[in-house]
Amino acid sequence: MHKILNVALIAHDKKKDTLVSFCIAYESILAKYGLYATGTTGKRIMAETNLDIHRLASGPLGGDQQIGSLIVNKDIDLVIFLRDPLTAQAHEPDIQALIRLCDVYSVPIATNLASAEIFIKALNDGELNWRLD
Ligand SMILES: O=C(CO)COP(=O)(O)O
Repeated sequence: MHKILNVALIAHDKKKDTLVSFCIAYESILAKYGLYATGTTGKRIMAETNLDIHRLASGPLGGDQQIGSLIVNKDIDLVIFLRDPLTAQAHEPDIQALIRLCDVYSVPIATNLASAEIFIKALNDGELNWRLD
C-alpha cells in the first residue's frame, strides 16, 4: 500500500502547546514517518521543530474532513488528536466524523497526551508495521 507509515497530528487551540512539546520530545521518532496536520497545528509544529509536515486546511475550515478522507484512502496509520474537552467547537460534527472514520477503518487514535505517549512508543517499536502491507 505505502512504504512508510503516516501519522496525523491535530490539536485544538488550548492543546497546541502540549502537542508542540510532544513533537519536540519525540521529534527523532516522528521524523521517520510521513506527517500530516491540520493547518494551524502544522504551522506551529513546523515553526518549533525541524519536522516536515503535509499541512491541510485548518480544522474549522475542513481540515478534519481532509484527514478523514486520507483515512478512507488508507493513507493514515495513526492519529494523534489532542482535543480540548472543555471548549465547544463550531465544527464538532467534523471532529465526530473523523473519530468515527478511525473506528470504521481501525486506525489507532490518541485523544490525550497519555495515550499519545503510549502510541508513539508502540509506533517506534514497530507495533504498527503490519499496516504497511
Ligand atoms: O480544529 C482542529 C481540529 O478539530 C485543529 O485545526 P487547526 O490545526 O487548524 O487549529
